[in-house]
Amino acid sequence: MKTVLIGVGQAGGKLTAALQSFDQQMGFGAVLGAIGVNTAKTDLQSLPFETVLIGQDRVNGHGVGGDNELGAEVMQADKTEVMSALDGRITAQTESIFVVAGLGGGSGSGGAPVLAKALRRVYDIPVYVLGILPGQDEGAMYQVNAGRSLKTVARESDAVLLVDNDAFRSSGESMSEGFDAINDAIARRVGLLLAAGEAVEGVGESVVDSSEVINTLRAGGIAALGYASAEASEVAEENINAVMSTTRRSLLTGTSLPDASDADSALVIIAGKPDTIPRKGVERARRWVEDETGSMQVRGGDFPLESGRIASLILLGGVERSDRVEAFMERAREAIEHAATEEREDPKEMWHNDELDDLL
Ligand SMILES: Nc1nc2c(ncn2[C@@H]2O[C@H](COP(=O)(O)OP(=O)(O)OP(=O)(O)O)[C@@H](O)[C@H]2O)c(=O)[nH]1
Repeated sequence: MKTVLIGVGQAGGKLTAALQSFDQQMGFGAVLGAIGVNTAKTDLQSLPFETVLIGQDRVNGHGVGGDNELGAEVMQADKTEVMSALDGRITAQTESIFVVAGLGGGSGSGGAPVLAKALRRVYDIPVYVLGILPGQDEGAMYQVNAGRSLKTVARESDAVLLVDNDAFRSSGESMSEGFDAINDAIARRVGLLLAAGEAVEGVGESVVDSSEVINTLRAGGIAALGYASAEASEVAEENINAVMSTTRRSLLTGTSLPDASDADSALVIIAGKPDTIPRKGVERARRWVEDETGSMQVRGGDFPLESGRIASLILLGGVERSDRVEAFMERAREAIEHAATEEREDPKEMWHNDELDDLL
């Protein structure tokens, strides 16, 4: 899926740089271009692409200090500059735009929903948000910011691909020590997803196409991405177990949003050397994902890749009913103070919850 990336805020910029670098290293060519946007001048200086400093009249290049309402306001005021920087980068080839942001801070959390809304008004291609949830031990402000931002980006974008910082954290490491490793892990997964529909070698009916990614995300709301890989044999028949076990790990322990296995739709992509991918294994894995997610809309396809390993990449659409998202929204509400005792019968109701204000 040929994509243009817009990193908003510090986390958004760094993750965008990691995504672009992975795509270049692998020679995929799925990332057509990238820009970085921030209210903090120093965070933009190290980024290897064009950047736009917003909110100079309000914060003078010093960041918004976690105030995501201010982040939303300055993006609203300066969005024309951001849209101008995109001019000429979004061409007839571009199939999607990803706004990349940490949802717990100020600039990315507030800016991403405003920018997604503006982009959707101008472009016909899908506008997705790659959003990062704060880890559990980050403070109340981060949880509240992320709760409000998530609720708003889910409405203002075509879908939110959600990543929980806790999902990729190594034990004994502080959140900030682990950021580079977390960004690399996310970049590998999202980079493979973007490249999957771009495969030109071995094109056949079993090869996954970008339109299947778009269709899996079509219902909107929240999406998650799972990944696992294993050594492969040169003989396809001997890889049936590898395909099944990587698929189980990908969904049960390898997702960007832990415990989000209840989904409305899914796409199971098996990556590896084309003649080592067992058809029987791929079909069995697809049916297993159908059972696990409870979804009748599970697509499947191959991603031909010169590698001695087999990988299973699973895109899940419509995971807002999952325990993980519900637990996060609960955490955000508790941080707002009085909603902890509330009993909800239908988890979908949280999207209509008035105690967690929309940002826009
Ligand atoms: N995965 C990942 N998360 C990050 C990174 N840097 C910060 N975060 C997370 O992102 C949130 C903070 O967002 P930032 O992007 O730092 O903040 P900002 O959008 O620049 O906003 P202000 O600093 O308030 O102007 C926190 O939840 C951090 O844990 C990073 O490089 N990678």
